[in-house]
Order: sequence, then C-alpha cells, then structure tokens
Amino acid sequence: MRPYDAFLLISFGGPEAEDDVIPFLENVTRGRGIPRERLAEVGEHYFLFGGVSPINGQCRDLLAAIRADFTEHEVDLPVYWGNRFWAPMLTDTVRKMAEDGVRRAVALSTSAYSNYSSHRAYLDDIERARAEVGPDAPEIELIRPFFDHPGFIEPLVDHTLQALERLPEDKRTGARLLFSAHSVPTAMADASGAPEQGYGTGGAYVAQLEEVARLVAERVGGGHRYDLVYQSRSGPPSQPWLEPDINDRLEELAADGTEAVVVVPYGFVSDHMEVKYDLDNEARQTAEKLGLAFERALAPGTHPAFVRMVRELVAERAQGAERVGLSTLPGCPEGSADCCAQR
Ligand SMILES: CC1=C(CCC(=O)O)c2cc3nc(cc4[nH]c(cc5[nH]c(cc1n2)c(C)c5CCC(=O)O)c(CCC(=O)O)c4C)C(CCC(=O)O)=C3C
Ligand SMILES: [Fe+2]
Repeated sequence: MRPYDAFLLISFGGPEAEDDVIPFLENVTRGRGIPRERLAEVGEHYFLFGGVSPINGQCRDLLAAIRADFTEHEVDLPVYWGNRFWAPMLTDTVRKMAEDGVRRAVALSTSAYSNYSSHRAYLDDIERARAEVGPDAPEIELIRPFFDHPGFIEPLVDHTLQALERLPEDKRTGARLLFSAHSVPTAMADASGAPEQGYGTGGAYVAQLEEVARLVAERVGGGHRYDLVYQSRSGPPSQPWLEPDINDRLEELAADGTEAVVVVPYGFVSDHMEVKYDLDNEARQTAEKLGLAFERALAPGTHPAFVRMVRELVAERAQGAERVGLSTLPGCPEGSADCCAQR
C-alpha cells in the first residue's frame, strides 16, 4: 500500500514470567516519581497472575487477525510488532525493519485517545528508537488517535449489549453503564490535544471520553443512565488525577439505589492487566460488597470491526483521505509537533 512498505503495531508490553515483573515495572516507571509502595502493590497484581500479563498474547492475537485481514484484502505489507516497555522492544523491531530494507512504515498504537501517555509518548518512543538504530532506520508515521472511529465504537456497543445480557433478567433494564478509562494527572489531561484547539479543563482526553461514552450509550439504546469513571490511579496522593475513581462511584450509586452495573473498559483496546485486575478483581469486589450486580464488557480485542478498522486507517493515511469519525471532535492534527505535550 503505497507509500508504505511495512505496517508496525506498537503496544505497551507486559511481563510474561515472574522474573520479568520487576524489570518491566522499572522500565515503565523510570523517572516518573511513582511511590515505591505503589510499585510493590502493582507488582502483586502481576504475581497474582503468575507474572504473566495478558497484553502480549492479546497483541499476538491481534497481529494474526491483521495479517489474515491484509492477506484477504490484498494489502501487501509485512507486519511488525514492537513494545514500549517489554520484549519485543520497539528499538529491536525497528533495527530488524532496517535490516529487512524497510524504508517507510505506517504504525498503529494500541491506544485510542489523545493525551501524553496515549499519544505523545508513542511518538517520542518512535523517534528514540529510530535514533538508536541510526541512519538506516525507516521513517515511521503513527496513525492518529482513533477514539471515535466506527471500528472502535461498534465492538464496544456489541460487547456492552452482551454484558447486559449476562445480567439477571430483572436487573437489566435498570442497569447503569460505567464507562471506565485510565486516570491521568489532571495537568496531563488539561494539556491533551493541540493547544490551538482550545479545549478547556480536561482537554481533548476528557472531551473524547465524553463523546465515546455518548456514542456507545446511544447505540446500546434502552435509555440506560451512564457515568464516566476512572481507574488505575497512580502517582503521589498530593497530585490531582482525573476522578471519580470507579470504586468511589460504585459506593455512591449503591447508596442512591442502583442495583446493577455494566462496566465498559472504553479507555483500552484489549483486556490487559489493568482491566483484569483493576476491574475484574478490584471493582467487582467493591460491587459485591455493596450488593450490586456487576458485569464487565469486553474491550475491542479482535472484534472483526476493530480488525477492519486497522486496514481502513492504513488506507486513510496512505491516501491522505479525510479522517473518519463518528464525533464532531477534530482529533489531534496529523503530524502535529506540539499536541499532547505535557507529561
Ligand atoms: C492513559 C494510559 C493508558 C491507556 C493508553 C495506552 O494503552 O497506552 C495506559 C495503559 C497501560 N498501562 C499499563 C501499565 C502501567 N501503567 C503505569 C503507570 C501509568 N499509566 C498511565 C497512563 C496510562 N496507562 C500513567 C499516567 C501512569 C503513571 C506513570 C506515568 O506517568 O507514566 C504503571 C506503573 C505502575 C502504576 O503506577 O500503576 C504500569 C505497570 C499497561 C499494561 C497492562 C498490562 O501489563 O497488561 C497498559 C496497557
Ligand atoms: Fe498505565
């Protein structure tokens, strides 16, 4: 697919054995001022799963689905995969691409929204990896945040409907939808998007989350009431992060008479550790303690619409076609040098 000669999936990475856990956490938190107690606590989440994060397996599944879809639709691009924090590391993959003679690649991150962690960090890591590889490194163009692409929305709608079906029948109609995304420091949220786009408090990140929640709830139908909640807060307690935390919101809802919730992990593309631990263990326990019926919708994963979206985004970028999206938000400008800048 001209002008590209390769496709690259970039993800977060996760440990795949007990001995990987601490080195992985050190990679993630280098220079980030995360308290030691928080690190020890998060390490325990991984040890509970034998030191294996589900994220790499989920990337392998997605890669297999993308390869099959490319083949079926005659998209003649070799498919590569590199992670920011664990093997296969992005730098090693970029070196391999250079050895294979790749000159210009199109890249997709497993991250749908605009903010430093979800967007700028990927751009920075691409440039770091290219610099480490040297002059033979290919050019790598990162596909824009895709939060409102129909291929991201449709799987969330399908999976929310499936989760509602799993609730006891008498609790379905009154069920509340909780849209859960990764919390970030409020300063990071406020600086998300491009400065000239003039987002107010919460920046592009919160505006995008509001739009996605609305788009999904509308399509799910049934008049379910819904909330935006946040999970996986880290950092020192003195630093403000986006709220409400999902567990606090569950307490309030139970006190107000809510009987059932469906949690939609709309901040993520797969059911990785932050979903499996923070939602399926922690939030579920909170709900059980409060007597709330609880179901968790699946993340997009390898939903056919999501896999198709990858090909459509590659084509959009290759053709310089207009951005496809279901919201009226502009998204980060293509090739922007100063969006999502503040860490
Ligand atoms: C916005 C966002 C996404 C979504 C976008 C995206 O997907 O990129 C995301 C994804 C993920 N975050 C992950 C893991 C972790 N994130 C941490 C820490 C942090 N995340 C942050 C933000 C985000 N994180 C922030 C602002 C921090 C504080 C430190 C810093 O400023 O960077 C820490 C350190 C310990 C802790 O404090 O929790 C860990 C272990 C995994 C892998 C899960 C697995 O292994 O399956 C995934 C997919
Ligand atoms: Fe994170």
